[in-house]
Amino acid sequence: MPAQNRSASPSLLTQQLEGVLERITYQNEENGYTIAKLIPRGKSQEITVVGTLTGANVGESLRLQGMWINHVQYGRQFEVRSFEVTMPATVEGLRKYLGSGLIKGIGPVNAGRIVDAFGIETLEVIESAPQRLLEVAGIGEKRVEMILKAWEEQKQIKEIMLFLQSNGVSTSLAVKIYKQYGQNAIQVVRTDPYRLARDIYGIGFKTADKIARQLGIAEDAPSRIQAGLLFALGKLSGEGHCYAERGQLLNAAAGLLEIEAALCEPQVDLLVAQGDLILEEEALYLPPFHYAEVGAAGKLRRIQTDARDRLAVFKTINWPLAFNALDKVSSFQLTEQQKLAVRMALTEKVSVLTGGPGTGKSTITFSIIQLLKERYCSVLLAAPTGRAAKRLSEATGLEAKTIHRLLEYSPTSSDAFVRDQENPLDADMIIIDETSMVDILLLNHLLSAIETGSHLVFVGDVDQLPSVGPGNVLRDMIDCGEIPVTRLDTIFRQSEDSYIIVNAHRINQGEFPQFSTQSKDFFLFPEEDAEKAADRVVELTTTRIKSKFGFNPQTDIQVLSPMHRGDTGVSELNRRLQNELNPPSASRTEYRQGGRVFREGDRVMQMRNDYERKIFNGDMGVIQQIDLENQALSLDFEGRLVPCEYSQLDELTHAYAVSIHKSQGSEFPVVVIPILMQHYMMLQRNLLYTGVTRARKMVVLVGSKRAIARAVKNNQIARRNTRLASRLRVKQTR
Ligand SMILES: Nc1ncnc2c1ncn2[C@@H]1O[C@H](COP(=O)(O)OP(=O)(O)OP(=O)(O)O)[C@@H](O)[C@H]1O
Repeated sequence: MPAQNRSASPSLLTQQLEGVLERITYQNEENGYTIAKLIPRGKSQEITVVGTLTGANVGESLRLQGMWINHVQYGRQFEVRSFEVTMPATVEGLRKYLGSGLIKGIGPVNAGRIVDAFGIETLEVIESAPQRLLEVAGIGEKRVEMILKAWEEQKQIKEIMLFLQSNGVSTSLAVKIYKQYGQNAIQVVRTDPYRLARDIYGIGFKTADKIARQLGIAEDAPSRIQAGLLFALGKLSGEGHCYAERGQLLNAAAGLLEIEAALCEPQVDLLVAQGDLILEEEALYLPPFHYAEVGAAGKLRRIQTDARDRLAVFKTINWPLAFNALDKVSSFQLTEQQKLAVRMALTEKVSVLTGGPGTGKSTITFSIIQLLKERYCSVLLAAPTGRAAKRLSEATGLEAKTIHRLLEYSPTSSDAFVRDQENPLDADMIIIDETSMVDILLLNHLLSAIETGSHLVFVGDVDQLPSVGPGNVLRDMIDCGEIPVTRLDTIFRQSEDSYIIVNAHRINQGEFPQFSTQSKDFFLFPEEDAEKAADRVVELTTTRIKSKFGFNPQTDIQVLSPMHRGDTGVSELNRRLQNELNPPSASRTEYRQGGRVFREGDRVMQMRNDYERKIFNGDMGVIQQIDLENQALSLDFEGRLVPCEYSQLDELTHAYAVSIHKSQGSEFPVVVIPILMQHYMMLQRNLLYTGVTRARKMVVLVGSKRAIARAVKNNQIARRNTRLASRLRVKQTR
């Protein structure tokens, strides 16, 4: 509830109120703003309390400082200024407290039994004589162990919350802080609060900075400025840059720190002297990206120039004969351009194959593999994502892995990538698909594991959005002019009544897509107004496409939005689509965290790579089960069940609608895309192109022709700071 909605007539005196927290009606995860019900001591009627109540749990006794106000709509309520927690002091309070799901292993039933057995002494028993819990029916050794562990954790987390109170650290972030640093958490935060922003997903610089300031770190303290500079550069890397120009970084850091850029200048030099930043001709790099860029360029050149060639046999073969043999087993002949691409891959140590949908990339890959097989040469196939690897495998009939799996990535071992220069991949050729999604770090790891005699083929569509991570690897390899490239431009997959591929190519060439009444797979629903467009997207997705074409809204139709905010943004559409497609139901357990409700049956997407659970940024799944007692969810990722704790929920988002950026590398039978002038900043050709090419069977655009025209015309691809291309041009790489 936004503060401005409250019309208060505060009494001038701060008052004190004590009572038991009955229920949390709403809690904003980010700032802790809470609306809750409390029973004041000695009373039996609930009252409403509002304000920051981070860390307070249902059943606890609270001592609140604040004032009574009269809300125009909700009436009399107590507005909290500050609060203290005391442990529950009544049997009823204890029952609520323990039964609220606070302690893993104790649900409402067990809570009732425990409190029945020990009454007001309950917490004392858990704390000092936990073995007595065995006296309670239904509680065995295992559960006692679990309860004790959770109790201990809970105490630690509470301490962290108290320490960080009023810094906007929510319970789930406190849990993360505890998980990251264990018992030393408070010590770590006190020594270097900025570590929080570096180490913990979900804590940004602003939060860490607020904590630091409260701990007494001055506005112009070198440690603060240095942290700000490193964070600002990290943020630029998050936008795809490998480095920042000095001025660009100074401005970004000064904005973040709200100080003069001149104050940051000396700290840049210090960071360079300390080795925390690398300066190269006015470009400032975070060391891993510099290392990766220099490393990748050097390795690519070495592979190209090394005299060893595991496929030397192809230097002398009779190509017309080889292609004739290929034609015999195929229903069509390769074009001259396609033949050249096949030859290039087999005779050049490193080559690139790029083209839009249906131009023959898979066909060429398949032909290359055929020729390799005939000569008993070995080949390995990989792609950056699981989905892309699966598609590559289907297209070629051979096993294809994710690049991480190919390199035997294991996050727990000291060498994260088992495959490297000491232990390279043993193959005559390595083919990488969907290269546009490979970032500079992954490219460098991959190249480390390539023997100089092997051939490397990078396949992809350079007009797709570039990788999420830093770099513009495929474009740089093409632009440098040093690596042989085939650009496929003839479309083959084009049936009479299919407009998807034709229109994808039109968009890519800057032409307005065709909307024909003949079309059965490419539609526009004109709508200028955002609210109406949102209504239309919801209607199409939940009922209309199903009733007209039989596609299943739960599994076949994906809404892709250019934006996160607004009526047609990802967040709002997710909320509405969840309500329609998976509404509240007694048979489906749900769990509310902050403003979001996770419900069994929900479609979700993982937002960051988790190598332990083997789920990756962009992977989609379904919430199979929510276990309130054990505070865990079970997620179904394409048939594989993956556990998810409450504290990991901030890595998960609903996926009824996802951003076009996040949809990279995935395909869906039907995509529905809102596209409006409100999305002005995002109206870029490669964004629309990427969205449209995600569809296998149908594209439905909802929006204005003007917005489509603007996207199609806008080919100003946001520039990324990378030097891979220029390094590849220099014979002796730095
Ligand atoms: N020279 C050709 N003559 C006739 N048909 C062809 C030729 N080359 C490819 N095709 C056909 O065109 C279709 C598209 O080719 P392919 O799947 O290889 O393209 P692609 O670039 O991999 O597409 P996408 O990226 O969308 O998967 C296939 O059905 C293929 O059999």
